[in-house]
Amino acid sequence: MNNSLEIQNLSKIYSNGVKALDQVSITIENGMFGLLGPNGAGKSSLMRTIAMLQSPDTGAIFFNGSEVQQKPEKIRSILGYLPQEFGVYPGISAWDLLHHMAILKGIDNSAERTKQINQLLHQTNLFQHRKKAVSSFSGGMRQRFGIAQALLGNPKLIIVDEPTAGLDPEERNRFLNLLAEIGEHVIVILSTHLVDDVQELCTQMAILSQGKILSQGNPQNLTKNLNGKIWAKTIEKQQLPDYQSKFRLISSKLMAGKTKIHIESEKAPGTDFEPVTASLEDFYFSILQSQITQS
Ligand SMILES: Nc1ncnc2c1ncn2[C@@H]1O[C@H](COP(=O)(O)OP(=O)(O)OP(=O)(O)O)[C@@H](O)[C@H]1O
Repeated sequence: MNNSLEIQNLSKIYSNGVKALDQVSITIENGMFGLLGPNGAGKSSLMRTIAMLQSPDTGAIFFNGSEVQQKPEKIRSILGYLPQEFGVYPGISAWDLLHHMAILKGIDNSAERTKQINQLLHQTNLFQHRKKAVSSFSGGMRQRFGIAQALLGNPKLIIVDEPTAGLDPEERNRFLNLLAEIGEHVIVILSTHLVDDVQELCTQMAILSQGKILSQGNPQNLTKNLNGKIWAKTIEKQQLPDYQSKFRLISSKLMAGKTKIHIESEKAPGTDFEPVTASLEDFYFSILQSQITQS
């Protein structure tokens, strides 16, 4: 079944005056959806609002046509959530903790509970560690455990908030492959500040910054808009301010002691620039740059 999550005009101002969400509207269907944005953009605020852990000041969320605010228990029954911070893991075994969480999720039938837990432990490659305390797990194992608990009860909507932070490359790959497998039949929203996470996995995405959606669509299509407009050059670090003031500089990276810059321009900015194929990272930085210029 195709599921749809419709987010309409969500806004949230915290009591300290921070505007974390500003008229956010997105429609999300089955598959992997990447919510990309810098630290403090409002990603966790949006994830927590969709998970019904906090309410927006204005706006509405619909899941398969029903407004979720009206029926919070309905969204909870179809939701799997992996928060950014899980807090302190208790010193009990992975199996026992999943068992406890399955009961909280309302999986009352004990045979069904055992079947699901065993299946999830296999799927997340944790079955051989099921008797170990979750508090003794490595970062990658914890995140996989986090996905196992989020998948209890076969959710149709899965939210994972910055799941790859702190994982080594191998663990990150394993974790992202697991998400991609799951994302085929349900909605998975992956919130991240890493462009690579979105580029590798997501069919749809949105860029959030300062509480606003700056752009949304298919990553490849969005990137195409910049084709023929990205120019690279290697410079000395001290030349950076000069290039910054003369051109629309969208990124700079230190490479083997030199600085590689990317400039956005309709035409070659000079003979010593080489044209490069636009990447999602170029698009992301270009969009963030436009927001800074406008504000
Ligand atoms: N409970 C709160 N009370 C006050 N301000 C908050 C609260 N939660 C978040 N904020 C502020 O709202 C803004 C958005 O925060 P949020 O955590 O949603 O962003 P984020 O994109 O998830 O960032 P990060 O990746 O750094 O967690 C930030 O300026 C943050 O300091």
